[in-house]
This record gives sequence, structure tokens and C-alpha cells, in this order.
Amino acid sequence: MFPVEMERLELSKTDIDRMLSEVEKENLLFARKDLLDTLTFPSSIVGRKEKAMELVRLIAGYKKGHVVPFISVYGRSGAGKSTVVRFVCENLDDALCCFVNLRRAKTVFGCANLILGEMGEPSLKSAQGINVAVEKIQGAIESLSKGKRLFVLVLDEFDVLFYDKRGKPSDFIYKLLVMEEKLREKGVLSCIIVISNNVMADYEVDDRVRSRMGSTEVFFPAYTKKDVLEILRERAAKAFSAPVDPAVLEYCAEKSSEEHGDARRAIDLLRVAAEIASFKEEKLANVHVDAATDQLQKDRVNLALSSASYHLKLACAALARITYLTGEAWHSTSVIYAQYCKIIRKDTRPLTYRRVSELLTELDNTGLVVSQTSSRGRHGYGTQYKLNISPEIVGSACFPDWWKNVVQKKKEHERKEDEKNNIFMPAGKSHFGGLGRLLDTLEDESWKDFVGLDA
Ligand SMILES: Nc1ncnc2c1ncn2[C@@H]1O[C@H](COP(=O)(O)OP(=O)(O)OP(=O)(O)O)[C@@H](O)[C@H]1O
Repeated sequence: MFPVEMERLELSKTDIDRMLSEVEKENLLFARKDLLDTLTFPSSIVGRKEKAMELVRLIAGYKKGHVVPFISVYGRSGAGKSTVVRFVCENLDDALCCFVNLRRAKTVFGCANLILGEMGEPSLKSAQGINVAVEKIQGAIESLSKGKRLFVLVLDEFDVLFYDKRGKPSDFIYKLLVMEEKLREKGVLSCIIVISNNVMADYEVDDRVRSRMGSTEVFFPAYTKKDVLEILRERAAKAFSAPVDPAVLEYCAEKSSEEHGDARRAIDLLRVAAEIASFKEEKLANVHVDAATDQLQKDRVNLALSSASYHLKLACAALARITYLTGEAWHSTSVIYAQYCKIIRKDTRPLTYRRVSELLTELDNTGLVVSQTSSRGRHGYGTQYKLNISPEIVGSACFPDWWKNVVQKKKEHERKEDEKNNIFMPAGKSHFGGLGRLLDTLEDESWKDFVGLDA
């Protein structure tokens, strides 16, 4: 016989109601959570008036029959480029703006199809060729801009175009510029605004295209702590059901600006911190911001490494290991390469120095590491890399079991050194911080061997 009170196995509406009221309790801190969603367009834009003015100055000529054909807007992630460009373009009198995010495109032809899609046109087959695609874009602009004095085509995440090495991105830009000239002959004024993280000079563009493009650029610097604080204050005032301690907002702004000056990540940090506090039924405090920083860093690393090859993870793990063991932040390509060769599986052939150096550039593009190039005197220039995220998070995301071993070895080594030297170390001070520097002078052979610099 079954017991009388058995837990029901099937999911019921009552279960969902119960779950909903539980989650609602977890969200008590929020009044309007959508205001902390960085995927939706902000209801108000804080500051950036001087950048809006720069753009307006470049475009305003359309009222008198002239406009700059190509504007490059660039700067770091989360600097407000897309937000400000969209706001300016959508508020121009007598103008029509088509905003296309190219992120989803994998090829130059894919970019053309995304543009067509945004203009309400059907996609083309790549066999039809890029010339037909550009002709269709021209036709769509002609019919959309009827009765308007200006058509603005905004291409966000323009960097994507250059990932397609076979698709001739430079040629595509050339064709768009020629299309603008043809449109002008037909009395349609147009302007292309491209948004990317890097300055156009960094991309491979033919000289003939460069000269047609001109060099009209608007640079968006990363936000300062003051800017980030203003953005957070404005959001927090409406997003939470009770006022948030100003010190917590300040802490959030400080953490975000010292790391990146990225408004998107600052808002995400505030939202996740509030979710953690809400879940624990506590008042939002700095500890929740710290916990949120950890969680977001883990998410970022996992996302960046989710599709990474074994060798990319290895290059990343090599940098994490050397950073963790030496306590030094910056490491040269040659040191990282030596580490990479040391930790690679014995049955796998290491990639060449050049290829690993390319992998480090890839890591730089993901934002997990930053690089700096400096002169090494008569040895030319050398690049150094630094992790943007704590080595513990990176190491355990790359190879969890291996990383546990690295941590354990470091602890054992520290304990043995303590016993050997019987010295007092102030709390929180790592042996490796100071001794790591010794590695450079190669005075301490045992440390050198432990870190594996001579592998
Ligand atoms: N000045 C601002 N005022 C209010 N919110 C802002 C401001 N700048 C940025 N944001 C917020 O930050 C988020 C990221 O901004 P945006 O997409 O404009 O940055 P971006 O520079 O284009 O970044 P990416 O290069 O990563 O695309 C937006 O969702 C917006 O909500």
C-alpha cells in the first residue's frame, strides 16, 4: 500500500503560483527592474552632451544640402556610443535613421543581409553577389527616404565586418561609399555612421577606400567614476522600492570605473548586487557588490571560454598560473609561452611561439586580458599581458582540477618556506609578491624552479 500523504510528482498550477510568490519575495527590493536592464534603450541619457554636440555638428549640414558621408564613432565597450548615436539620429528633424547591429553576421554578405532585413527587404542568397546586395540597399534607401532630407545608416559593432577575411570588407565599404554618391546624384542625402571599439586606422582598409571615407571620427572615452555614479544614481532612484545607501552606489561606481568605466557593466553590477541582497532578504550593502563582482567575473570568464579551444584555455591558464604564483601582474609573451609549454599535456604538441602570441591577442579581444607594448631597447618592442580578472577565477574556469593542484602546491610551498625561514609575514602579504620579483634577478633558484620559468 502507498502512504496516504505522498508528494505529488506532477507539476501543477499551484506549484507555479507558489514559485511565483517566492520569486516575488526575492524581488522585493525592486520597484522597476527593467530600468536596470542594459538590453533596453535607457529612458534617459545622463551627460554625454559634448559627444552629442560633436555628432550634431557633423550631421547638421544636411539642412543646407551637405553632409559628411562617413563617420566613425569608436571607444571602449559601454562608453555610451550606441545609446548617444541612436538618440541623436532619432531626434533629427526631417531625417530617417536605420540602426543595424551587425553582431549576428558572420560574413560580409551576412552584414549586407542584416542591413536589408532592417530595411524590411528579404534576404539574398550569397550566390547573387555583393553588387546585387548593395543595389538592393540603395533601392531600399531611395524608397524609404521619400519626403525626408537625410537618410542615416548606422552600423553598430562594425568590427564584425573585418572578421570575414575572405569576404573583402574593404571592398564592401567602398561599394557603400559609391552607393552614397549615386544616391546624392539622385537627390538623396545619406550618411553612414559606423560604431566600433577601435579606431578605423586599426582595420585593414585599402588606401583608395580610406581616402573616400575621409577621417571624420568621434571618440568616446571610458566613463569616469563621477559619470558612472551619475548614471547609477539616476537608475537607482527609480528602480528600487526604497532609497539605496549613497555609499553603496559610490562603491559600485568606484569598482566599475577602476576596472573598466563601462556603464553597462556598472548597471549590471548594481542589479546583480541587489538580486543577491534581495535573495538573502538583506539591505543592499557593499558585501553584495563584492559578491556580485565575483559572480559577474565568473560569468564573463565562462562565457569567453565556453567556446575556446584547448590551446586558448592553456594560454589563459598559463598567464593565470604565473600571475598567481609570482604575484606580479604583467608578463611578457616569452614568459607566458614558457608557462604554456610547461603546463601542456605531455601527449600534445605545443603550438609555435607565433601562434600562441596570436592566441594572446585573441584573449585581449575578449577583454579577459589587457596588453601593453613597450620598448625593450635594442631588442625592439615587446608586448606584455595582464589578466583583467583574478587568476583564481580564470584558472579554475580553464581547468578546475588542475587549478586546485596549483593552489595546493602554492600553499605547501608557502608553509615549507615559513618553516624554513621561520619568519613573520604580515597578514595578507604573499611570499610571492616580494619573492616573485626575485625571479627576475634569478637569485632564488628554488622559486624559479617552482614557478617553472625555466621550463
Ligand atoms: N550616458 C548614459 N546614460 C544612461 N545610460 C547609459 C549611458 N551610457 C550608457 N548607458 C547604458 O549602458 C549600456 C551600454 O551603453 P552603449 O550600448 O551605448 O555602449 P557602447 O559604447 O555602444 O558599448 P559597446 O561597444 O559594447 O556596444 C546601455 O544599455 C545604456 O543603458
